[in-house]
Amino acid sequence: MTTATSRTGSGNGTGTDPGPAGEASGRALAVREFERLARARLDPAHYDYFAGGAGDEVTLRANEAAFGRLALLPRVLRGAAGPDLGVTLLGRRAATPVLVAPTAFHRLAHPDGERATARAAAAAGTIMIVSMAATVAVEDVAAAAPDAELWFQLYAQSDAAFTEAVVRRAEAAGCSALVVTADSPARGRRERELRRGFTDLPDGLRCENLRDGGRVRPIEMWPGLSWEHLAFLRRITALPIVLKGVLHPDDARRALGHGVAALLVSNHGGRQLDSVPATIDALPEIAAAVDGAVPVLLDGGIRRGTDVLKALALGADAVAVGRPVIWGLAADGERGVARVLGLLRDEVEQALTLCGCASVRDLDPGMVRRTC
Ligand SMILES: Cc1cc2nc3c(=O)[nH]c(=O)nc-3n(C[C@H](O)[C@H](O)[C@H](O)COP(=O)(O)O)c2cc1C
Ligand SMILES: CC(C)CC(=O)C(=O)O
Repeated sequence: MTTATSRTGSGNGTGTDPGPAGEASGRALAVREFERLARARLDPAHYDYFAGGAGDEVTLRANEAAFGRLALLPRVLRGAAGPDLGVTLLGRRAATPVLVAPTAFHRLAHPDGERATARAAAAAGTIMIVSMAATVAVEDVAAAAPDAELWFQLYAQSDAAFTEAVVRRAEAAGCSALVVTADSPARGRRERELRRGFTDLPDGLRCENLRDGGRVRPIEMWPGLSWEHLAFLRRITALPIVLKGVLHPDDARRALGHGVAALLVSNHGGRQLDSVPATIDALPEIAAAVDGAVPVLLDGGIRRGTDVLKALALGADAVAVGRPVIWGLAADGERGVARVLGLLRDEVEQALTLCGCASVRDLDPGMVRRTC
């Protein structure tokens, strides 16, 4: 158990005085600046937990680098005024195509943790996918942000009764979809964590969704998870199921046969199997396999509005951001997350305008070129 404590407990609170960190985050002009602000405030072991990837971090780097190899080809003279950024996903409207990906342990980044993230997501009019490994219970996240549209991310556990109990909690808290993570039959080997000896949460922080009576269960990354368990989840809940962590087009096709409501193309931010492709490179084949049958989402490496446009043009219906939200949270709590989501929103709006698009639906694969 690591005894390192976060240095984020002071100076980046949620009061009215932004303080030095608040001022710096208010001045930040780009998502990547938030990573620098967050790094300066976080315990180094915690920064490395959030930032790191598996193995040589080839996939971690590839996620961002692959966007850099794609160019946008704008259209001109379309008279497209005031782009509409809204998207409809699983029957719900989101004001922007940028969702909050599920990430664990938000209270390591800021004392308000997932409560702050949910409030910022609600203010941005977007969907927050609450991690099963959240450090605030899903009921308390929902209570902190009654207007937030929440989806719940599930690591199905080998104990079916416990898995079902967690699903019931998510339903009762008002979550409107279940995001089942499929890329984690084991935990990726993350050498930054091993070097830092980061093996557990500091005293006082727990995975609150894993409470079971008087104890908190350890989270299980379960190699036994199979398509049959997806069928089990469909039997026990009416919530739409989003399958997260799909990279192979055959799996995408198979998921359609299992009644998934949406797919999330993800490599877990490069934290699971290293050397898998960048998600933006995997997207076109998956989009072709799905062929519009269900919405396709993507996460991994999105740092700019132009990255969002490239993903939407190549077949995603929406994207999600993981680390950018953590950096905003660590830098300045709810305000920092709001600023990160706001910057991305404004960048998407400007890029759509500059591409001659009246809405995200005007993007198509012909507007993206590979440059090398
Ligand atoms: C610190 C951290 C914790 C994460 N925790 C979870 C998790 O609990 N469940 C999950 O399905 N994915 C988790 N992920 C993966 C994210 O949902 C997402 O796939 C990834 O962060 C996207 O890449 P990005 O960080 O480049 O945006 C985590 C990622 C990070 C960086
Ligand atoms: C607690 C972990 C299992 C959360 C996770 O998915 C991650 O760190 O990538």
